[in-house]
Formats: sequence, structure tokens, C-alpha cells
Amino acid sequence: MEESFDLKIPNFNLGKEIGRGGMARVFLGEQLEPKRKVAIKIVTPQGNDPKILEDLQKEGDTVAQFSHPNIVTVFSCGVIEKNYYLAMEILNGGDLKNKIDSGVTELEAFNIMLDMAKALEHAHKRGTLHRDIKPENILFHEDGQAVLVDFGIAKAQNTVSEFTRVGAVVGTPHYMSPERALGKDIDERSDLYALGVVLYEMLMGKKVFDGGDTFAISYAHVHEPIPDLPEEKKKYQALLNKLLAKNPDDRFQTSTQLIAQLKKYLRRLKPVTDTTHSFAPLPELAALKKKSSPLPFIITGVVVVVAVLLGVWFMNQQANQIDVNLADLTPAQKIEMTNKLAAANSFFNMENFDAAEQHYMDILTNYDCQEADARSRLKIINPEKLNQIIAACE
Ligand SMILES: Nc1ncnc2c1ncn2[C@@H]1O[C@H](COP(=O)(O)OP(=O)(O)OP(=O)(O)O)[C@@H](O)[C@H]1O
Repeated sequence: MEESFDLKIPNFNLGKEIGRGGMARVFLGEQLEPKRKVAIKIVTPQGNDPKILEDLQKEGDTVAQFSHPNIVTVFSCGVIEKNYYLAMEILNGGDLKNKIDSGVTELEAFNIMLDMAKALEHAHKRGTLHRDIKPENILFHEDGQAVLVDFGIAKAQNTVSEFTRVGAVVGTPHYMSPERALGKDIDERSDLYALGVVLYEMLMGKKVFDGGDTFAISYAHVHEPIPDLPEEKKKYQALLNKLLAKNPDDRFQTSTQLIAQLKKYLRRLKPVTDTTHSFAPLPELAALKKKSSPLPFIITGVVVVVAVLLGVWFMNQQANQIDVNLADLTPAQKIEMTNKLAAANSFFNMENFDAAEQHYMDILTNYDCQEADARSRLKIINPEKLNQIIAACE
């Protein structure tokens, strides 16, 4: 892909083409003052629609105001001879689409999610939606940091009718929220839905709804149930369900809420990625559960783990903040929680305190209503409360 493009942009030299999208071509280039290497995207709207150029310019100006490590840095933008150009930093670590093709670890997936949620938080707080979250628009620096690109294109494409756009311009309805597929107004929760689709794809290596034409896929986003993750990834099902809820009111309402949740998952993923066994599925759980009641071990385990973790600090806290809404647990959830308690106990019994603590945290994260950070979450581990939970599950 070494084609050149004969367009004179003041203060820039255009180099070779490095990529091509639905409406745009991207070139390497050089800014003359201040001197630096740049990537230059050039959009030539079909039919030279001045409204599209106007929208692109508006969004380019908006994104140029952003200053965030996970949003592409824009140096300059403008319209020249009915072409829109955008000069930006070069991102030469590839895109997420390619990364998914070669396999993404769970830790990588959650780091990318966190980077993207932070990018969206920055944009949303400034009143800008992305509207076209997809793996192709998530690029990487060489060091692996994920960067969100393509805000301007997304907004401008909205000037075209949704389905025309999907069919003819963007070419994919795969990341489209149900409300968007229905032609309703969208807000930041629509971007978060799309990010949920990206999470599914990173975890499973395939799209959440695929097959059929644009309308079939859009229909699936509106009506088809969220697929079940396989057993070894079940721990992410609740997060996925919240991201991909059909009703925006059932999703994370803000990127900030999502960030808090992702940090919890990352805290649990990070220490265990090198020791595989800690997060591994536990096929022996059912047997363990039959052999012994976890109750006495849990109580002892919790006391020791908490004491080790928090020591005197914890002893000074009167922890009684947990608000487990047992009435809301389904029978299946109760069984799942009992299994988790058995797992926590068995790790504790094997003196694998790290893994035990991971499981206790998992239980608390999934079955309490607190949104506090890990420190205050640890405060709420107290034997009496866990005792009540266990009793209610038996
Ligand atoms: N800042 C950049 N640095 C390096 N490569 C880039 C940069 N921006 C885009 N590219 C690459 O240029 C190609 C085209 O980019 P573009 O954003 O138009 O693609 P796209 O998102 O696939 O298209 P569309 O948004 O129309 O579906 C992609 O391969 C992309 O990875």
C-alpha cells in the first residue's frame, strides 16, 4: 500500500499510504513546524457533501481539544479542496482487530477495556460520544497502550441515515447498540454497549452476534439473548450482561462506573496470571462441597486472611457495611455462591492464602451491593456477616 496522494496541505508533507478505511485513507507524513512525524487521515466524502465536511471539521476541532493518553492526539485538521484532513500522532503498534486474530489474554483484554473506558470517560465528560467503537478503531502504541481513534468520522457518518450508513459506509452493524439499531436517540450508554461487544470478542475471539446480513445482526442486538460464556470464563458473565443489557437503564450508566468495576477485575487478574492455578476452574468443587461443610473453615479463614491483610487497622473498624440482598439471589446464584465459598475454603485449607482471598473477594464483589474500593471492601469481610450469608445459602 504505497500509493501517494496529490494534495497540498499547508505545513505538512504527505508520505506513503499506510491504511485505508470506509471513507478515509491514512498516510505517513511530516509536519514542518514544529517538525514531527505524523499520520494524516484524508477523507473525501462521496458526493462532496459539504455537510459531512462541516461535521468532520467540528468533530476534529473537538477531538483536538482532548488531552488524554488513551485518545489519539490531533495536531491539526482542516478542509482542503473538498478533502478533510486530520494530522495526528502515529500509532504503530497495530490495531485490536489484528490482536484479536492472534489471541488476547484475559489480562490484556481487561487492560484494553480499562484504557478504553478511560478514553470514553474523558470524551463523555466533555459531551462527545464516539459512536463507532470497534476493534479497528482501537490502535496501539508500540508499548502496548491502547488508543481510541476515529471520533470525527463517527459523528460525520451520522448525517447519513443509519442503515444506509451501516450497509454502505461503515459496513458493520456488529457493535451497534439495540437503541441505535432501532433508530432511537443514543447517549454514552450506547458507546459502553459497543465496548461490551468488544470485550466479548476479546474473550471469545468471535463476534457476539454474527451471521446474516445487516438487518439480521441488528435484530439480534435488539432481541437475541446475550450468549453464555463457557465455564472457564463464567466469572465475566455478570460484567458482560451488564455491558450488553438490551435496556440502557440496566447497563453501566457512566464510564466512571465501568472503570470502577474493571479495576476490581484487574486487581484479581494481575496477581494470578503467572500462577495459572489460582483463577483456574475448579472441577472438584462439587465433590468438595459434598465432603464437608465450608462453614467452620470459612469463619476461621476469613478471620486469618483479614488479620493478615489489614492487621490492627481492621481491628479498629466496626465493619458492618455489607448489604447482601439475598432475596435477589436466584437458586442458581445461591448454589454458585456456595461453590465459591467451598473453593475459597479449600484454598485456605491448602494454605494458599492469596487464592483464598481472591475467592472471598469474588464472593463479596458479586454478591454485595457496595461500590466501594478494595480497602473498604475488605473492611466488610467479617465472620458474622459471612456466617449469615452461608446460613441463607444452605
Ligand atoms: N494514527 C494512526 N497511526 C497509524 N495508523 C493509523 C492511524 N490512524 C489510522 N490508522 C490506520 O489506517 C487505516 C485506516 O484507518 P481508518 O480509521 O480510516 O480505518 P477504519 O477505522 O478501518 O475505517 P472506518 O472507520 O471507515 O471503518 C487503519 O488500518 C488504521 O489502523
